[in-house]
This record gives sequence, C-alpha cells and structure tokens, in this order.
Amino acid sequence: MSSEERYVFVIEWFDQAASLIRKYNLTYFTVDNTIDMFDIKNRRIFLKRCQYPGLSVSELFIGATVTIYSRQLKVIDYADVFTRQKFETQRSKTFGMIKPDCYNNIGKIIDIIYSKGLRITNLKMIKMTLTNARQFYAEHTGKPFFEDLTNFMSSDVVVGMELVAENAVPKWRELMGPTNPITAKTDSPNTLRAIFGTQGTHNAVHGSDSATSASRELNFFFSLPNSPAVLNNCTCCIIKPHAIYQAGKIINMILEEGFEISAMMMVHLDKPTAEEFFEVYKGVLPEFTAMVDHMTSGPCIAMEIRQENVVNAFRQVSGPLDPEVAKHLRSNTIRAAFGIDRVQNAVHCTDLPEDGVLECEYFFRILSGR
Ligand SMILES: Nc1ncnc2c1ncn2[C@@H]1O[C@H](COP(=O)(O)OP(=O)(O)OP(=O)(O)O)[C@@H](O)[C@H]1O
Repeated sequence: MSSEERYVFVIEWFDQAASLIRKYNLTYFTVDNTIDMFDIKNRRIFLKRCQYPGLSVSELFIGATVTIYSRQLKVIDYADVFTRQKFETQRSKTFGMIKPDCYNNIGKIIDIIYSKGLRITNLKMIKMTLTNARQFYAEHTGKPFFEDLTNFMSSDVVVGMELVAENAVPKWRELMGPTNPITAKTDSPNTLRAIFGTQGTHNAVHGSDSATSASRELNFFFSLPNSPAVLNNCTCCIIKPHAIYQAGKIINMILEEGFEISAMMMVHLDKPTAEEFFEVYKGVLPEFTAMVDHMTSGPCIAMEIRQENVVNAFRQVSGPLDPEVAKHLRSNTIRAAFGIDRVQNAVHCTDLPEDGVLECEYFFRILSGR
C-alpha cells in the first residue's frame, strides 16, 4: 500500500436547520486512518484531517450512511477514478434471502453471514404473495418445480437482505452451497444449504446469480410493501447500532425463548425520527441525548415480537436497563449478554403494555410507508 493512498467520496448531509442538502468530499487516508472533509460548494476545508476512530474504511461504500460528529452523512459517489476503480471491484452487493423453511434459523443464518465477513446493509421480513413469488422466479416459469417453488416461497415469511462484500455474488453463493441440500450435505457440508436445507425446493436460502440479477432482485424485493406486521398483542424490540453484529445471536435468543418475530426491518434512524420515537424519555432519562445520538449512529433492526402478555414477558428477557445490573442480577438476559452501558444496552424494548402496538405501528406502518 502506498503511503499516498487515500480514498475520496462525495457525501451528503441534510442540514435540518437550513433545510439544505450540503455536499462534501470525504477523504480517508489509509496510512494513518485519518479523515478530512471538504465543503464542495464553498470550496473550503470543513473538517481538518484528524483521527476518527469510530469510522473504518469498510464502512465506506455507495449508499452507506456514516455518522461523523453527530452528523448523519450519506455516501453518494466516488470523488475520483482511483477510488472508483478500487471500490467497484472490492465492494459489491448481492441479494440474499432466508426462505420460509428457515424461520427458526433466521438468527443462526444472520450470525454466520456476519462471521464470514459479509455486511448486511438492508434487511426486511416480508410475506410474498403468490404473484410476487412468480415474478421473482419468472425465469423458471414452466419448469416442473415452478408451482412447488412459488407456493413454498409464498407460504410464509422470508427475510431479504442486501449483502455487501468483496465479490459479494460468488461469496454468498459459495456460502449457500449447492442448490440441492442432499448434494450439499455430501459435497459441501459446511454450507448453509447443507446445514439448514432439507430437500430440493426447501433449500434454506436464495442468492442472486450475477451482479445484474442482484440489482434487479434488490430493487424488486425492497420495493415490495408486504410487511407481515400484525399490530396486535405485540411489543417492539430494536437492536441498537452497537449490537448490530450480534443481531443474529440476539434474534436466535428471542426465537429460542419461544417468542414469535412477526416483522423485522433494518432502518437507519435520523435524528428527528429518533427524537420523535423516544420523545417520552425526554426529561425523564438523563441519557436521552446520548441515546438519540447512539440510535442514529448506524443501522438498527426493529422487530415486532408476539406472545401472550408480550410486553412484560419480553422485558424479562431483555433484562434491566443497565447491563451492569443485568450482569449481576439477570445474567441470562439480552442486555447482560450484549449490553455495554446504559446507552449501548443492546436493545430497546417497549416499556408499557399499552405502547406495544403504537411502537410497532411507528416502524411497520409509519416509517415503512415514508
Ligand atoms: N430440480 C429441482 N427440484 C426442486 N426444486 C428445485 C429444483 N431446481 C431448483 N429448485 C428450486 O428453485 C430454486 C431456484 O433454482 P435455481 O436453479 O435458480 O437454483 P439456485 O440458483 O441455486 O437457487 P436460488 O435461485 O434460489 O438462489 C432453487 O433454489 C430451489 O429452491
């Protein structure tokens, strides 16, 4: 690596106060992991070159949102040819889907995805209609397994994911393994289809077969509106940004405790949205500002969770607000296992039984409709 090596991106920031979108060049210097920012319109340095330990180069790709000094910045383009060439080959996207047969293994599969170095940059649980499934698998129309496949894919919820990695398409397909799980079990026993698939159609996961299919499938899936949220007898759980790489383990814990996860979406909250959602804690929780800052610092995963008396039951599994207290008093809770402090305490969960529906509505009706 040359000591001159640096990557330059065009980034946007929505300046709420001025109601203006401001554009900057963000430069990342790999030699010492420093950054600077240059205001494009006013042609002047906006942030002098400095260390910013919260940001790593792996977080910079087109479409990413990064938070620098509480500003949420969207990476919209490469600012030079060198950066474009380097990143277009290094970072690519694919579409991955957890099929209906793997509902119970959603957490385990997400955990394996992260452990193999793929990043999940978008995620949504939906229930496809038969028409959606037929459109999605249109290339297989007329094949003997088409009816079975499309009936199966529309039989229950699926989780679609935008996956980012170096050579994402082949990387994800290699992790999935051969189409037929029986073949996978003998030929590639460590693959997802070998571990979680059962037979032909019920093969656990889907993955795009080329960059072109990935782009088409990502657009198709993430524009489907079919959130399976039920919006009754529910509580809302949000996996916080610091715990996002532990999301698979947290989801698995929730499912193993016998809760139903009936809706799920990845979301990158902006400040006004986080303040609106957490408004009841303003003036009540001393950590309110720090909490809003943390909730906007990266992607979260919001879930609708269901069971009898779910709000109170789920609070028991989440554990005390303070992870230190949780570690001493309730060591088998989510916050004891994955929390760091009162702000970075792994999950938000609804406090009051009467708010369960309202909080789920906020994510799965209001935000997903925006
Ligand atoms: N011979 C078959 N019998 C039953 N189901 C099949 C058969 N071939 C394919 N399928 C189903 O159709 C899906 C799409 O088939 P395709 O040939 O595109 O496989 P793939 O590319 O490995 O899988 P996917 O497209 O789901 O990632 C398979 O994942 C599987 O669920």
